[in-house]
Amino acid sequence: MTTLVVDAVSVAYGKDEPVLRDVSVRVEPGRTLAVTGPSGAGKTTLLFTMAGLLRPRQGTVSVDGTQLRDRDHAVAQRVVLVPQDNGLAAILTAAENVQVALIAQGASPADARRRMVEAMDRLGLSGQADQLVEELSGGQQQRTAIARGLALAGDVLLADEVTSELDAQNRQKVLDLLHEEAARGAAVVFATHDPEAAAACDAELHLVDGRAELVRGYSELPVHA
Ligand SMILES: Nc1ncnc2c1ncn2[C@@H]1O[C@H](COP(=O)(O)OP(=O)(O)OP(=O)(O)O)[C@@H](O)[C@H]1O
Repeated sequence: MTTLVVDAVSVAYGKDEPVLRDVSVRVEPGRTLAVTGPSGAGKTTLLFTMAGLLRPRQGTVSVDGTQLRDRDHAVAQRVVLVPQDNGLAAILTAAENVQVALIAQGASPADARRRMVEAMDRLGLSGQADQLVEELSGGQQQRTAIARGLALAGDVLLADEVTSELDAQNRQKVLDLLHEEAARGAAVVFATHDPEAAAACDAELHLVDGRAELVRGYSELPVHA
């Protein structure tokens, strides 16, 4: 059970003015947190910071009390990111994209294959496993990236607008899967423009002009046993 804590974080690109200012939030195991806000508000920036890809100018991000140093450290702490642009290798098949990530994490080829098959099935992509990513539709690519994220079975799952290319049925399936990840104990963060999806999360952090407001918190929920 892993908790990720963002404490008084300010983040800037280069010498620019900070995009995020003094943002604090707890990402709790077994819970889903929606990150909302208008385009350009800093949702991706916050998720990248949580993933160890951006170093805060001020403040800290820590996982179970250990301050994150960089992306490699975050990976070792089992922080999984499903990026907005899917981050897939176009010249590999969907299955290879998932398996390579698992093998890089230390899985045996046989285990990687088994977990890939299971994850692709959960996303309804069994028929697409052996297709090159560049031959898949935008929505199929997005679901492949989610399958890869689920297969990695992280303790923290950061999902950046992962339903933007999906039809209503697949959108609901993905939202259900994110909640299933929380149900197995992961701390789940979901950046979204979708008010309904945000409302279905346990808590919501709203970003405006670089500032964050917790519009709904976990305190209104029953405490975990
Ligand atoms: N690599 C970068 N270099 C400089 N500025 C950047 C970079 N990436 C993002 N920004 C700026 O940071 C701000 C926040 O961008 P970010 O992508 O985090 O917003 P967002 O809320 O995820 O937007 P969207 O909903 O459109 O995806 C924007 O003003 C953007 O121009």
